[in-house]
Amino acid sequence: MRQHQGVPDAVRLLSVRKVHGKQRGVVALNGVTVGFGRGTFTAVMGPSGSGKSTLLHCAAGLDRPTSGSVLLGEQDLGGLSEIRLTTLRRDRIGFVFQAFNLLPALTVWQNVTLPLRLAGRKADRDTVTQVIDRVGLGDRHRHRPGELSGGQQQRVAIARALVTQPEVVFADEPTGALDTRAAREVLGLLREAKELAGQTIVMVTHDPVAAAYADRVLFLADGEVVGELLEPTADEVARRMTHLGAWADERPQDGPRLTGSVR
Ligand SMILES: Nc1ncnc2c1ncn2[C@@H]1O[C@H](COP(=O)(O)OP(=O)(O)OP(=O)(O)O)[C@@H](O)[C@H]1O
Repeated sequence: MRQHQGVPDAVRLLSVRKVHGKQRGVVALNGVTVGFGRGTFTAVMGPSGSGKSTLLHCAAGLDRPTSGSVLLGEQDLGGLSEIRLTTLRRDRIGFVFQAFNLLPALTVWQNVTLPLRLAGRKADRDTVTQVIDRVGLGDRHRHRPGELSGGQQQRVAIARALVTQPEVVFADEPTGALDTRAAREVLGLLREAKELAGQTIVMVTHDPVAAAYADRVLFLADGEVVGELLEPTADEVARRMTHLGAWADERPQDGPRLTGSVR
């Protein structure tokens, strides 16, 4: 576990076990202990079904572990009611999903400010403008998601995740639906959130090139953390994934999208 100079990790999982279903339960996480330091960017990788999404959902308080605990800073999520958990997620966590999850009837500005409105907070015009400018959509405030490309829509989703200035941003396959160029822009924005604002980023991905934008890659297999890589390169990540058998059953064209050096 990484804990620097008495500063607690942004998120910590302690012996987290998650069994899905009651009768013939599927063990999705089998005693995971891991910390995500403040201001770090971690990619979570592993074969299909290894527990990546379950880990993300438990860490983000979207799902409750069967046993073990999850801490956001010093707050143990275990004892919180659903209402307090919802408030905590809204105030301290940002989410980015593969499918963008924007509201089609709302403009860019309205989508980005939605978390503030839901929290009953006033949207400070300058802050919102800054966040939308930062993702490169300063001239698209009034546009609706349907008028934007996939990459632009994901950039709106990132602005929406950042507008509340959350401590942690969880991203579930944020580049899964994007082409290489749009993916690089999105990954650059996530890395910038870490570098400029000291936010903690935890991203699930299948793509070694995307993982190479992180400071650290965690490898999961069968619900357990089986390794990590610091300062990863796409080649090294792909090599480890191959050893985990991640692509063993897939055709060559489904393999890692190695698109050259990204660092
Ligand atoms: N709601 C659920 N009910 C029953 N089993 C589930 C549920 N959610 C996940 N699982 C099972 O838990 C295991 C881990 O699933 P999880 O979605 O966390 O894996 P993953 O690594 O994210 O997979 P993928 O890369 O395919 O998205 C799998 O065996 C999956 O079938």
